[in-house]
Amino acid sequence: MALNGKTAVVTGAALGIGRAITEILVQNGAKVALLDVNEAEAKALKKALDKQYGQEKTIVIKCDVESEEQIKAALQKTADTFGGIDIVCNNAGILNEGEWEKTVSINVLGVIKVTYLALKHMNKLTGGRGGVMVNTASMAGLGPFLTCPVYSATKHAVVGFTRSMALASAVSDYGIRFNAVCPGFVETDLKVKFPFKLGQFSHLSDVGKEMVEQMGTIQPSVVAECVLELVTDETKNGDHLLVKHNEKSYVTFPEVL
Ligand SMILES: NC(=O)C1=CN([C@@H]2O[C@H](COP(=O)(O)OP(=O)(O)OC[C@H]3O[C@@H](n4cnc5c(N)ncnc54)[C@H](O)[C@@H]3O)[C@@H](O)[C@H]2O)C=CC1
Ligand SMILES: CCCCCC(=O)/C=C/C=C\C/C=C\C/C=C\CCCC(=O)O
Repeated sequence: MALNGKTAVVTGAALGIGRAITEILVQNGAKVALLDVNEAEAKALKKALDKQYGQEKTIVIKCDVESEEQIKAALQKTADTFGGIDIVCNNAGILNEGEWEKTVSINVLGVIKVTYLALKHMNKLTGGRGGVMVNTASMAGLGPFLTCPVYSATKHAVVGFTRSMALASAVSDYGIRFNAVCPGFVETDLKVKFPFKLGQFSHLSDVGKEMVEQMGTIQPSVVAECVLELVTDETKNGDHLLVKHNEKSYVTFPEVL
């Protein structure tokens, strides 16, 4: 799938992994709607991209993925501005074991809300052009992350949702592929704030630090390259790309169903 002439929506686009995803999509020719609660940082990113690629390549839309109303309006504005939606990157996410209900709300309900509302624009059966959605899960969605049980549960949910949507879409002929990226520790604000977001598990903070020392870290741009692969490779549907320090591999799941 070539990105020239395609339109993408990236949630949590202002910082970290979302910022890198936005940059790589624009570099490769897509027009991108930057959705984020942090409008100031999103605007700063747009300004930088405007200089290199021109103002018409991006729009910033303040959008909280907890709000169906805001998501609906953001997707409509994207479609009206760019003439449709081809790519959705469900990337917005938090790690906060103290505010674990909010973590579930953003990481799970946010992904589901954006997906279902974007389907209405993209589904070939309802007049859309088809396309691809790539969700930012985590290595913590493939196995336990003892310092953050709720965060890990939300990422397992994203993996299960992505795999199931991929099958539902293929069987229903929606013309939309669903994939996920599962990174280890990435150098972003989320990682920096980690020791202060552990709630009742703050006594395990050093375990997280030791894991980082053993496993190493990943730059956001490396994760973005993996997202680009999942967007452009049309053979990928229901696929999960595990990204480790200096290594990436597609996940093989046990055949239970
Ligand atoms: N940093 C890491 O080590 C890893 C992060 N991830 C996942 O990657 C995704 C991005 O995380 P990072 O870039 O590390 O975090 P970050 O904290 O650097 O950036 C997150 C972005 O999402 C935005 N955001 C937060 N809540 C939002 C909401 N309700 N609606 C819209 N935007 C919202 C923030 O304003 C920010 O721009 C998350 O889903 C995270 O779980 C996955 C694996 C590893
Ligand atoms: C094996 C599970 C990988 C999970 C990756 C993920 O989704 C989120 C990771 C979040 C935080 C990173 C964990 C520990 C960080 C440890 C120390 C941070 C010190 C602050 C700093 O300077 O970076």
